[in-house]
Amino acid sequence: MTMERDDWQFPWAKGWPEIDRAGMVEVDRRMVETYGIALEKMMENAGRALATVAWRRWLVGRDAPRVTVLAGNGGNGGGALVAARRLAAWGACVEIVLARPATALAPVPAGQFAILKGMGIAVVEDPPEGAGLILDGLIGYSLSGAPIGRVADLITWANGSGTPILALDVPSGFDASTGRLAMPSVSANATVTLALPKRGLTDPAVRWAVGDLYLADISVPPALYATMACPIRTPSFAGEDILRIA
Ligand SMILES: NC(=O)C1=CN([C@@H]2O[C@H](COP(=O)(O)OP(=O)(O)OC[C@H]3O[C@@H](n4cnc5c(N)ncnc54)[C@H](O)[C@@H]3O)[C@@H](O)[C@H]2O)[C@H](O)CC1
Ligand SMILES: [K+]
Repeated sequence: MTMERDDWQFPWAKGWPEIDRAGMVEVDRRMVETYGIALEKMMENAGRALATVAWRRWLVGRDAPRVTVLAGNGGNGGGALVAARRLAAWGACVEIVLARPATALAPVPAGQFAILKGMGIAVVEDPPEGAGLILDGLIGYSLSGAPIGRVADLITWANGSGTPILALDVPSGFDASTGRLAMPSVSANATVTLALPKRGLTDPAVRWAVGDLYLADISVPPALYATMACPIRTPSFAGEDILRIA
């Protein structure tokens, strides 16, 4: 039986604009090309924020809590692998389940995975029963069509596990361009979205799948948003790394 803490003290944040997949791809590209903020840096911030919410809401005060980390082969999986590293260092017993063979990991997530292997963190083929929390890092804003294959199987397994699920960026199966949920989609207890809420995430109609929504700062310069193809004006994180926004 999972006891859940929900004593998040950060202020309710209002007025954050939404961003769709194309906008976020532009942000990612310009972070690297214009500002030299490498993907590894963004991913580290993303994974640390995910681990922080996981720890503060579900794991704090427990002795060696078990966490299952579902990781896809892209950037979303990479962020979840960073969170796995942080949680393991904080005392969690972490088990990684990859959606595809390790050889299919994109280069930066592959680097994260290599670090975990070096730390001796368990990688299992079948998702284990009895964890206290599941991290959903299967698919982020690059969903293409309804989830299929092992990704779909892992989503279905997680939803039926009875274990709380914390999603990274979007619940896997949520389309960040249309704001719609595919079949199957992760039904999360909470989601940590990055930089700006992806389009549709704050819609009350998808709240049952998104859960409580947190926004994590990955240090996007305001000038980047202001000079995008469709400029965005953003309020400030004002000293907080993570805000609860819905
Ligand atoms: N600035 C940021 O917001 C940052 C975001 N990060 C994270 O990266 C993801 C986006 O990463 P990307 O590599 O583009 O792809 P995904 O991880 O979303 O998905 C990759 C993977 O998913 C598989 N896939 C897609 N559709 C399906 C499907 N229908 N069925 C099965 N499998 C599917 C496919 O194999 C793709 O290759 C973003 O959301 C953030 O979480 C960065 O970490 C930091 C900067
Ligand atoms: K996800």
